Amino acid sequence: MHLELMSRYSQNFLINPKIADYIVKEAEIKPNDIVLEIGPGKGILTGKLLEKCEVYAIEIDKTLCEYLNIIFQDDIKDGRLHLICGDALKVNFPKFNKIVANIPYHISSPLLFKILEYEFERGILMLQYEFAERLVAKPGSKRYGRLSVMMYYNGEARILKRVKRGNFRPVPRVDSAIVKITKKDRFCYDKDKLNEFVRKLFEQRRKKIRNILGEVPYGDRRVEELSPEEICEVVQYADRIRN
Ligand SMILES: C[S@@+](CC[C@H](N)C(=O)[O-])C[C@H]1O[C@@H](n2cnc3c(N)ncnc32)[C@H](O)[C@@H]1O
Repeated sequence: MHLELMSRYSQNFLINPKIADYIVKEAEIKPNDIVLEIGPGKGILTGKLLEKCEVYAIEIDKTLCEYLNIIFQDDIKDGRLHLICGDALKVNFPKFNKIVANIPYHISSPLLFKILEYEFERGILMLQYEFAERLVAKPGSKRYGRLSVMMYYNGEARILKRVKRGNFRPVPRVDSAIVKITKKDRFCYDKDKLNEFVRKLFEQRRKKIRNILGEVPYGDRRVEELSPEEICEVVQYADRIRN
């Protein structure tokens, strides 16, 4: 099997076991935890997770799935590893309380929004550095956007560590970041409506809000300057006057 030749599906494999150890340590895994791993690849994280708890792993690549089926056959037989060969954007996630993943970069955004729909305690995710900056960005900064606001309403994200591109094979064009996500629902408004308005506002981030939604609170400001709570006030008001 020519695993090294495969470059589809954002396959930049982590080759530094110390970083894999760090990710697993930050997940603070207890024996009763159920960890969901997205994109196990060649299993560098999977093996370390299996030493600690039960794991569900979703891998889209059939060849990798066959490979994982062989190298982890004992864990699969024991019911400790549940390997799901499929697209993480399409399959329903099983019940889990922690999520660990070196995220396939081409689907970071939809995958993150999907992950945030589930209830869990902690996520330790490897993301492209710039994407991680968008998750934790503050109002008024260049990277502040829809992702930052929706992250705020679903939990807390913190960049734990920068990971240089040389720790992956093939070497990607950008560095990565290990991000810790603690799930916490902060209520603002109906989630779908919040999402819809936040998307609409950030699509026109340089416009004054009143030129997008009419007369609403903070109408003379731009969405990129407003905190998530201020955006929430705008959304509540705009949806009420719409109905
Ligand atoms: C960045 S690699 C990480 C691999 C491994 N976890 C590691 O750290 O070396 C991303 C992995 O996600 C898989 N993948 C890509 N798109 C996927 C999808 N939609 N659903 C599930 N797995 C996917 C790839 O085949 C690859 O194994």
